[in-house]
Amino acid sequence: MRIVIALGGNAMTSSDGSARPEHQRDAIRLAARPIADLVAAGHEVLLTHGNGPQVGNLLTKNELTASQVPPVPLDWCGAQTQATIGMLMLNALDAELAERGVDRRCAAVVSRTLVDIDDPRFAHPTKPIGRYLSAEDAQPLIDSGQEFVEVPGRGWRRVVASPEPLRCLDGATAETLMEAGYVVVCSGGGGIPTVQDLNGGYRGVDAVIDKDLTASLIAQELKADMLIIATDVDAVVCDWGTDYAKPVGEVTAVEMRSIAADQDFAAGSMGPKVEAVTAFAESGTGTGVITSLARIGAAAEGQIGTRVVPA
Ligand SMILES: Nc1ncnc2c1ncn2[C@@H]1O[C@H](COP(=O)(O)OP(=O)(O)O)[C@@H](O)[C@H]1O
Ligand SMILES: NC(=O)OP(=O)(O)O
Repeated sequence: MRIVIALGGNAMTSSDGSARPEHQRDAIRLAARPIADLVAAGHEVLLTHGNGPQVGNLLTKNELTASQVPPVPLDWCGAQTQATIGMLMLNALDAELAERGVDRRCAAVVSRTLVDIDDPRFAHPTKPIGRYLSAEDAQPLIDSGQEFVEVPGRGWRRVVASPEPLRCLDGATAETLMEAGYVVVCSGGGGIPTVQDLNGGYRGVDAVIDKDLTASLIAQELKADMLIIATDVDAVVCDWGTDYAKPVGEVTAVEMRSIAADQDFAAGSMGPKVEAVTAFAESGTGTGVITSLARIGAAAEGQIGTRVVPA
């Protein structure tokens, strides 16, 4: 099978979101294990990943050092996270594949995602990035003009614009590498947000794209058999956090739309994941799955997770 796997921040950093290098290295090494198992089982795998904690940290570092080093824009920060996380993933995947005696090369593609400069989402920041702050620590930053949201139970987080991903500009490169036998890391952090100018050229813009939505797009573009969104829960849960909580198993895309209309899944966390797998199933190429990282092997075999199948 051709499988696109999106790794969430929960699979790549510590739970406090601080994104210390040693935590990222350890978490990515753990994440590489079930992925290497899928590759060893003969599946064609394209991996993508989030970058919220990392891109937020880079942006803050830029701002703190602006008087000494010229700050770089947010799209540059996004590109930097693709390189750093891509490097960690290549090291981790190479090691896990070697342990299994699998002779496959891995490659990470610096990848851009086309967005529309007139997308209204530029005017209404929704994408949480960086560390969780206390209300006290967030207030001076809010006073200085930054936008924050409160994430219930975890604290305050900066939000930036998050336009809709329209096309993976480097998807063809990723596909060529996959067809040549590579395990490919692509469209990290949702891809570097890029617009097309009137003269036909491309340029990056200040935003962070939701990686689950881009994962759905690339899975559709590559006609994947399966899109797996790997996070830290085994399934989507209806009536989350209540006495009536109930996991969603296998449903059609039509059924998932109806459940989502009823449940109002959280923006910035479960909402985009549900949208991503449903849109993928609606495209008719394969099944969209949401499950925990540890369960992706069972998910690929159709045994577990929230599975959204074409109607
Ligand atoms: N209805 C729901 N079902 C399951 N998990 C939910 C639901 N609503 C919110 N969540 C939360 O969403 C989290 C996963 O989203 P998020 O933290 O954004 O993932 P990631 O960083 O792995 O991409 C889970 O840890 C869970 O706490
Ligand atoms: N870009 C993005 O969606 O990152 P996270 O998954 O880390 O929020």
